[in-house]
Amino acid sequence: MDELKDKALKYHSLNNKPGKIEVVSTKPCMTADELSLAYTPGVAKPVLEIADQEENAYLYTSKGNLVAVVSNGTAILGLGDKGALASKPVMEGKGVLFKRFADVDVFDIELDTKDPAKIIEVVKMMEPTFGGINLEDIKAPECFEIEDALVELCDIPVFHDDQHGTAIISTAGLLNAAEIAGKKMEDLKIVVNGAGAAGIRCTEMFIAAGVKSENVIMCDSIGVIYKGRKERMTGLKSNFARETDARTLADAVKGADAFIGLSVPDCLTADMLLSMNHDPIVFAMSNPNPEISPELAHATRDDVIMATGRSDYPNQINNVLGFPFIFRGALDVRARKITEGMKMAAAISLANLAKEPVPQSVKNAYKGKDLVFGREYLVPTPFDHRVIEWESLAVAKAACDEGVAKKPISDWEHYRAELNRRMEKFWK
Ligand SMILES: NC(=O)C1=CN([C@@H]2O[C@H](COP(=O)(O)OP(=O)(O)OC[C@H]3O[C@@H](n4cnc5c(N)ncnc54)[C@H](OP(=O)(O)O)[C@@H]3O)[C@@H](O)[C@H]2O)C=CC1
Ligand SMILES: CC(=O)C(=O)O
Ligand SMILES: [Mg+2]
Repeated sequence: MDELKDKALKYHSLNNKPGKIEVVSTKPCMTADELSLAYTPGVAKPVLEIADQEENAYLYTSKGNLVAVVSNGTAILGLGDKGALASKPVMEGKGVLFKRFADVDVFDIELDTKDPAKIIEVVKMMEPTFGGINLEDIKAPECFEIEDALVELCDIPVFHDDQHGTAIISTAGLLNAAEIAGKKMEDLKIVVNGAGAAGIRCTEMFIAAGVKSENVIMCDSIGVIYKGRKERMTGLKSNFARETDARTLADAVKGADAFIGLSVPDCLTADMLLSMNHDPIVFAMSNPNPEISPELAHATRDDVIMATGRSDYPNQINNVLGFPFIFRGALDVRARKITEGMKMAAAISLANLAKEPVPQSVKNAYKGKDLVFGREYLVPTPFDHRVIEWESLAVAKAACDEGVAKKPISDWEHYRAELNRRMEKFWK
C-alpha cells in the first residue's frame, strides 16, 4: 500500500468512528424537564411560531447556520464520475472545512441521479431545511442548468463551488501573480485547459477582472475550442471559441503568459512550459494530481510562478479559501443569492490580504515557513485566522450594497468582533 493511501484510509476510520462528521446537540437534554422542552410538548411552541411567521425558523432552528453540500459524484475532484456514494468522503470533507474555517454546519447529501431535473426538484424541496446550498462536484454541462434553475427557484443562496469558488480564488491568485510577473491583466495571454464547471467560470471572472477575452484560448479533452468547431461543443464552450490556428494545447501555450489547469493530471509537458513567455504563471489546479508537478515545473524553468490545488505545496489555489468564508458572510446577512459583486469582493479581499504581513501564529501552522507576498505566496493560507474577517466581511458588505441582504448589517466593527468571537474556539 502506498504511504498516502495508508495514512488517508487510517485517518478516515480513526477512533473506531468511520467518516469525518457527526451531529452534536447544542441544547441540554439530560432531564425530563429538558426533554419536554426539546421534544413534546415544548417543541410545539416553536412549530407554531414558525407556522405563523417563516422568519422565526431563523430564531428557533439551526436553519440559518446550516448548509447542504450536494453532489451526485459526476466530477469528484479530477477523478471523474465515480458515483454519488464515492463522493461522500469529499462532501464530508467540505463539511469539515465549512465548520473548521467558518463555523458553518453542514449536512452532506449525495444524490444517486444524473438527471438535472431530479436534482433541481429534490434540492428545491430541501430548501426549508437549509440556510444555503453548496453544489459540489457535479459535472458540466449539467451543473450550469442545475445551478441556474435553483438560483431562480430558491430564496436562499445556491452556489456551485467548483464554478464560483474556484473562480474567486484563482482570480485572486492571478491578480497577484500578474503583479509579481510585472505584467498587466489586460496584456496577459492565457490558456485555460478544461472547459467544464471550473474552467468556464474562472475564465469569465478573469475577464471581469481585466483580462481581454480575445487573449484567452480554452481547451477541452479534444484540444483548442476554435471558431467553427463542431465536436463536443457542450455547455458554454461556444462563448469562448476563438479565431485561431492553434488546435492542440501545445500550439495554444506557445508564448502564453499563463496556463490555468482545470482538467486532468500531467497534460502540461516540460516542452510546453519551455515554450511559454517569461515568468510563466502555471496554476495546475487539477486534484489530487496537477497538470504538471511542481518538481517538474521548477526543474524546467527558474522563472515559473507555480501553484496547485493541493495543501502540500506552496500556493494552494483551491476553493477551500472560498466556500466557508463566502457562505459565512452570506448567511450572516441572510443573502437571497450570491451576486457577481459578492464574488468579486471575495476575490479582491483575498488578493489584498496576501500583501499583508503574516503573523507568526499563521506561519506556525506551516512549520514556521516564512510567508511573504511573492512567487511562493500568492494567496493567504486557509489557516490564516484573518481570512474570515477579510473575506466574509467583504461578502456580507457587498450583499448589503447590492440589496440582496434580508438582514443587513450596519455596525461593521461589531460584526468583525462577532466573527472573531465565533472563531475563537478554533484558534486555541
Ligand atoms: N483547485 C480547485 O479549487 C479546483 C480544482 N478543480 C479541478 O478542475 C478539474 C475539472 O473539474 P470540473 O470543472 O469540476 O469538472 P468538469 O467535469 O465540469 O469539467 C472537466 C473538463 O476537463 C476537460 N478535460 C478532460 N480531459 C482533458 C484533457 N486531457 N485536456 C484538457 N481538458 C480535459 C473536459 O473536457 P470535455 O468538455 O471535452 O469533456 C471538461 O471540459 C478537476 O481536476 C478538479 O479537481 C475543480 C474545482 C476546484
Ligand atoms: C477542490 C475541488 O473542489 C475540486 O477539485 O473539485
Ligand atoms: Mg469540487
